[in-house]
Amino acid sequence: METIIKTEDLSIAFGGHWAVSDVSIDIKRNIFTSVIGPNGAGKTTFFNLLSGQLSPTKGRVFYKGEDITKHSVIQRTRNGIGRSFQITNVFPNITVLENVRLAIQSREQVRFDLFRHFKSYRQFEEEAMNLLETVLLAEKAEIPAASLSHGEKRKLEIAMLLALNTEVLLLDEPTAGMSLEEVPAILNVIKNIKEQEDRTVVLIEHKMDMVLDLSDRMMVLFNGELLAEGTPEEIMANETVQAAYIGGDPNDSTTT
Ligand SMILES: Nc1ncnc2c1ncn2[C@@H]1O[C@H](COP(=O)(O)OP(=O)(O)OP(=O)(O)O)[C@@H](O)[C@H]1O
Repeated sequence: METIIKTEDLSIAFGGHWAVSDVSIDIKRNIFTSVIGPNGAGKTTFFNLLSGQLSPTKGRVFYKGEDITKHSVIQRTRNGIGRSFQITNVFPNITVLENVRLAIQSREQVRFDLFRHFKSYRQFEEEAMNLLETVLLAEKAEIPAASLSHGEKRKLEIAMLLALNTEVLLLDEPTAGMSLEEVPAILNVIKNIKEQEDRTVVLIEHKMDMVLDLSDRMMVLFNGELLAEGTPEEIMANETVQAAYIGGDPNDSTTT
């Protein structure tokens, strides 16, 4: 199995506190990998190091064998690593469709000019509409993004991330802040993405039932360190993980 992202002793300290500490991991191509761990374990910081939002204090990040530790966010996105954030990040005053079209244009690096690029404009709109269908948001295409519910904004954000056409998708808690009724739709969207060829999804998620349903591999962070890595069965059976992380009420699938 081909490694798509590799980290070597990846570490970052904030004022003497190691938020991510010596994490060495191989993330395999087309293998759905989840990152779990309690609040403050370093999951989002780990994503920030993969996507280039943060530079490590020490250690390295490789993408398809190339050392990308010093690459910017933009370089990494162009090369194939896209990410979503825990906080929704859409343009509120334009329509849902326009949000996705802008993401497509940013991929294509087109400065939009209605007359010169009319053909591209139509193609982008069509592609944007298809993406909205993928995330089950097509019927909201013409309304301003500000009018969407929180769950719908997260779906829009996934469509915008898909529009970037990156091979790797880092999804940071796509269900954060959602009502229970909104979760199954997002789960279906993520399942659809998982089925697509040449898409490697890495997911941060607290909802254990969702993680177990989706994941081929799981990595557990605890106090910034990689506590365990393996299949969901291996992780659930791992006593160190149970002691450090799962603990609590075993019937509570949302335990963090
Ligand atoms: N920019 C920063 N400056 C200082 N400390 C930070 C910064 N970013 C993160 N931290 C600290 O690093 C640790 C890891 O935070 P991080 O957000 O990565 O955890 P997490 O596992 O994603 O948590 P959650 O599940 O709550 O989102 C925390 O102690 C946090 O306070």
